[in-house]
Amino acid sequence: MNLIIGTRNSKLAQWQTAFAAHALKKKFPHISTQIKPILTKGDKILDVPLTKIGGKGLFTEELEAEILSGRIDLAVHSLKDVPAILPPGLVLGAVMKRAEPGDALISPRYGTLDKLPAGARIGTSSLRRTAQLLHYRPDLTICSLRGNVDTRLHKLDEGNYDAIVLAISGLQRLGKETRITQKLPMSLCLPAVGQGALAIETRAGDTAVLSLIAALNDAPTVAAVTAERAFLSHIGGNCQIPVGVYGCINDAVITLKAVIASPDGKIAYRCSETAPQQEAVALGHFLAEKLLAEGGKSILQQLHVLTENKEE
Ligand SMILES: NCc1[nH]cc(CCC(=O)O)c1CC(=O)O
Repeated sequence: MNLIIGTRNSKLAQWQTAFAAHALKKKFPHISTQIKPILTKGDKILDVPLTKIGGKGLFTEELEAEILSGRIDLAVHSLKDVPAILPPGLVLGAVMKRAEPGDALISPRYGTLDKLPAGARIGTSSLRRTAQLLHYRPDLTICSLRGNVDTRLHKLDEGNYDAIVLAISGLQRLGKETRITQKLPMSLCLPAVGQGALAIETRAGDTAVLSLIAALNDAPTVAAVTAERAFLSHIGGNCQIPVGVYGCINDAVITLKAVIASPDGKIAYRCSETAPQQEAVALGHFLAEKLLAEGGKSILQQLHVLTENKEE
């Protein structure tokens, strides 16, 4: 059997695709894999902040069209780039064992968040990171920063920022872990839904392919990210709202932690709940409901007002 795996063009996507292909071949030495690079909208529009384009599916749409048409069999995604609801006919056939889920600070000059001088320039275009950083340090100056991981590191090295924030997992995969000067604690910055996990997307009815990739599934990771994704779909969120969430598994029990913050970081509501691994979806919905009731709802209402005004 030959599997054609589509990949975005970025180095991170290529690494992740090669990693999944390698894992498949290790389990099934008789299959062959072929990797096909595909340009996505998210890779083309690099100069506009993602928050202004409407992030949903930006990195996945083109790959999904190729899977549906049968030109490729699989796509390997960073789960955090995969929208809550997939197009009809497609499924996530596997979620691989999660890497480190958190975010890292990279500040060659100052090292840690606490050592940054007042007003320091932080590069990030993520509302989630912005809101949580400002909640901890309201004096920081948040500056837009887009591009793939290498581009962002390069812009830091050009002296445009005092620090930048990136996912630990992406840096590790690209061999850039040594650039990390502080791993941000979960108490300070909760990751994006699914951060650090790789998902493999394929056709819903393709049992031959599905039964192969099922071998790459990691049950604890699936439980954790199922709770996180249920949380986000209950909130009704995408990457345009400052929400962080992290599910961790211990002895088949999920602890789900979440935050909703105002974009300026002035208000942040945090909540945590636990439930048995089998109740991942209910846990996600329950925590979302709790967070909305505790004030999250008013933040979301204000955000919707803001978006409407912008469109006028
Ligand atoms: N936004 C792009 C993106 N998508 C996934 C990762 C990291 C890898 C992962 O989450 O598995 C990154 C880079 C980053 O946020 O620093």
